[in-house]
Amino acid sequence: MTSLYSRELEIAQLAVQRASILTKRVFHETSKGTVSKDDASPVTIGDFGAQALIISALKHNFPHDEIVAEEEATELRANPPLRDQIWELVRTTSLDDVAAEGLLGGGIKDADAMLDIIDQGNSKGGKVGRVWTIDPIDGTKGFLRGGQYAVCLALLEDGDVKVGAIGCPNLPVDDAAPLTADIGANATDDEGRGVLFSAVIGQGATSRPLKVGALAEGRSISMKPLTDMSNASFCESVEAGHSNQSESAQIAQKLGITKQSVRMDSQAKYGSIARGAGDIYLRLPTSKTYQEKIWDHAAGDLIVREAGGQVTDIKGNRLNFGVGRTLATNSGVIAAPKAVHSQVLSVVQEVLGVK
Ligand SMILES: Nc1ncnc2c1ncn2[C@@H]1O[C@H](COP(=O)(O)O)[C@@H](OP(=O)(O)O)[C@H]1O
Ligand SMILES: [Mg+2]
Ligand SMILES: [Mg+2]
Ligand SMILES: [Mg+2]
Repeated sequence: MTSLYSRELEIAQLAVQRASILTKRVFHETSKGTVSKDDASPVTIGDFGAQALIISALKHNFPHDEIVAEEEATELRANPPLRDQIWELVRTTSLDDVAAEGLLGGGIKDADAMLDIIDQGNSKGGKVGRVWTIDPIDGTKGFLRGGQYAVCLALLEDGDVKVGAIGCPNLPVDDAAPLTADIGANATDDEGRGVLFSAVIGQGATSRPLKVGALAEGRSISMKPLTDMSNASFCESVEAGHSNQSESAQIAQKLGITKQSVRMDSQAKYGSIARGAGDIYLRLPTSKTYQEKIWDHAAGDLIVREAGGQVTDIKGNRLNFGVGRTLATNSGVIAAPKAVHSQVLSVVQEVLGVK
């Protein structure tokens, strides 16, 4: 008997694997083709190309599902050389396994079809029906720096995360490796790196080596039991503009955490605590107006919860993925093992003055 969401999980993981190949090619082979978005954040040809490949795989398998994806093609329609650079990558990226590639429906017809596919990620989201959410490259700034980044995909059903997959090409493949954002000085090959995290609601969380063909064997992961806060390690964004680092230092001190925070880009943070490499992930608002995006959290939220963690915002509320493209009703993120989450939450609220 096949388990619930088994097909969605398989397609999601293969789609993330294929998109990850494209991002690695961009990193190793080409100039990044970086452009600035309206909010001054960067986007590269890797983000656009990965989004095209993932949406194409989803539309082939689940043509009626809605898609909320981070990027859109407007800039590319006005910039044919940029479009062609992306098309060349998309056209020549496939899984190194005929059966797996076949499951994703193979390639895209032409450059114009690719632009239309990228724009199919424009759903408004919401709390009704099946909605996939895609972050083709999460941690674009980390990607550009040669640090951590992640290819993220999740399925929401009636606003609830049911399936999540996160590809982390630069994390150690070994689940027992120490928590670090470092990928090794002058690392030129991928040896020892690349992990694919996944989860299905009610079925636990898994990690497996990130491959370029068929899926590798997975192993079940869980958060580390944390009994003594002085041994805890916590992670946060590299970017001070994404999470308040001086408040997190105060919180850590009050909790009795003695280790320096590990600063890591992307949802690699969620994956890292889910496999017990780290313990706590804090994301503390830097502005009253910024709304977190659903694609930055959906897969990570499920993977951490299925690994035995609890994920809330700074008010203690579960992340609500059913209110549109953003987490409009939430503020910040606190992810921690269930047993200590309330302790962490109360210190966060004390330091931030949250009532
Ligand atoms: N002011 C802000 N506060 C919180 N998150 C922000 C932000 N500005 C941008 N981001 C989000 O932070 C994400 C990266 O998270 P992290 O800091 O954990 O690496 C970005 O994802 P992208 O890189 O996909 O654009 C972006 O969506
Ligand atoms: Mg972005
Ligand atoms: Mg992101
Ligand atoms: Mg992104």
